[in-house]
Amino acid sequence: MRIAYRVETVRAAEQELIARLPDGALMQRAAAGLAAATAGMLGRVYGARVVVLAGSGDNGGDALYAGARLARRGAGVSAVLLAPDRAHPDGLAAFLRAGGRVADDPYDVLAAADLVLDGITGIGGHGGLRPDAVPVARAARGSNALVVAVDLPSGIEADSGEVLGEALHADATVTFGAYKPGLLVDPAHAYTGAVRLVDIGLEPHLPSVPDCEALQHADVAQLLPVPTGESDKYRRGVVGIVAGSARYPGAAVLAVAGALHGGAGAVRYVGPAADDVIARFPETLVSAGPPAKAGRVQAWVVGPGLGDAPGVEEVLAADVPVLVDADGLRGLDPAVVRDRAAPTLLTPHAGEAAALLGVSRAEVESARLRSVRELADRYGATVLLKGSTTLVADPGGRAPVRVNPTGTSWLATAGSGDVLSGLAGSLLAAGLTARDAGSVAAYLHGLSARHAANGAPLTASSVASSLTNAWRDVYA
Ligand SMILES: NC(=O)C1=CN([C@@H]2O[C@H](COP(=O)(O)OP(=O)(O)OC[C@H]3O[C@@H](n4cnc5c(N)ncnc54)[C@H](O)[C@@H]3O)[C@@H](O)[C@H]2O)[C@@H](O)CC1
Ligand SMILES: Nc1ncnc2c1ncn2[C@@H]1O[C@H](COP(=O)(O)OP(=O)(O)O)[C@@H](O)[C@H]1O
Ligand SMILES: [K+]
Repeated sequence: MRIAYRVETVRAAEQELIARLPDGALMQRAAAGLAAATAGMLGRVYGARVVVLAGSGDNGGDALYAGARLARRGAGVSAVLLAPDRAHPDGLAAFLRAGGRVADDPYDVLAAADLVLDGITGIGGHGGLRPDAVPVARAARGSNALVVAVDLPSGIEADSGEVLGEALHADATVTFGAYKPGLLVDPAHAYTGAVRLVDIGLEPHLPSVPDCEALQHADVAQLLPVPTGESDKYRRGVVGIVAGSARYPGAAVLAVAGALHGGAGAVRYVGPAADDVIARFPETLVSAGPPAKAGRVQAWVVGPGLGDAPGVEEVLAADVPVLVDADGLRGLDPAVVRDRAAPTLLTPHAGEAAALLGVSRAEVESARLRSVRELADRYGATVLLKGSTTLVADPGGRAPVRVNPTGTSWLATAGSGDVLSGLAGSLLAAGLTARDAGSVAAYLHGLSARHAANGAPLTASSVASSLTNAWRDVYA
């Protein structure tokens, strides 16, 4: 599991640790880790041209101390001080002692740099880069140098993943002590490049429950439902799919395709696209409806391609877990969802989330963490917000928000969400909690999409058929 903590928590842990260490020792740990990581990226340190962008806080201090270490190993290191009279005094002194030089002209040194250390702001920065830092950041990005963000890319919001102004796009980020939510969540995540975590001994001082977490293969492997000798198709779970319409029969087929790969023992389809479903997947149990007469299911999926067809409230009346997606989300009444005793999983994309929250799509996309938490609280349900970084939140901030680390932007194609809803519903029927079902489904779906795309456009059908490979990856 990759876990992330908000700034307040990181600072509290740092204070505890600093109290046990000699003066400045923690910053030296950070700088040593940063210098080692940077040296690895450079390959050859001797003779390399490095530029340190140093703001007025400790982030600049880290960068200056790391610059000093690189200078001692023979790199030519220049510093661009964003606020010369407020640069970290000890860091700057160490930098100058090691042979580092303060640049006369920032643009000259940036144009010739091999690598830039971005130490403008770290966890103390808010509101995007200040105007005086913007041209320097742009020159760094416009150069041929590798840009390495110190702790986090300057200008992003560490806690929320928002980018409220200009930020410096890094090729890599070296972060200290713990991941921060903004390193995992878009839009900020898009500025980080590859993220490396430097251990500075913070872990024992951090709480056991983080703010965000990202599953990895081993976590998913533990959560996947696997049949045993005692299993039969009913014990493995039956998932019911209420989807498709005369206008959108394909949504039914794709949701069923996802469900067939999700580990449930059987898939029931209820609706007008039964013939299309059977033609494609003869293993499906089909009926024309209504859902209450379809036979026993352990979880329902309702919504993909339904159009205006009614039936969502009928499904929500069932006393089993229900996943509501797509058309099922339109005008969904929070009171109806909150009153349910069984779990509910809502799976909106940003546009659907925006409609439910009464805000613009852009607002949801710029503040994904806040939006998913707010929706979960409003509906008293687990919410999976789809998009460039898919998030899964439980209501009441009970558990860390899950951030999906897999996926590809090739997934932005019609029908891929239908596959996801069927897959997540199948995992619900197999007995996973809404939070686990949503996050495991997003993980497999993203992995599968990478198989299906492999550098070229994918189709939603191919995402479904590649799910088998995604399961195998996770077990391998
Ligand atoms: N306290 C410690 O011992 C440690 C601190 N660490 C470093 O310290 C950093 C946090 O340091 P600080 O709390 O001093 O804060 P930062 O250095 O992140 O930023 C605060 C400074 O940046 C300026 N600033 C704020 N917003 C800005 C903006 N939008 N554009 C330009 N300048 C802006 C402020 O005037 C302030 O001087 C961490 O990110 C990490 O790099 C690490 O070295 C780990 C150990
Ligand atoms: N830019 C993106 N990067 C990664 N994944 C994306 C991106 N855009 C969409 N996706 C994923 O693609 C799927 C699209 O679902 P959705 O919007 O419901 O489409 P549809 O309704 O056509 O099936 C979701 O799983 C979503 O997370
Ligand atoms: K930084």
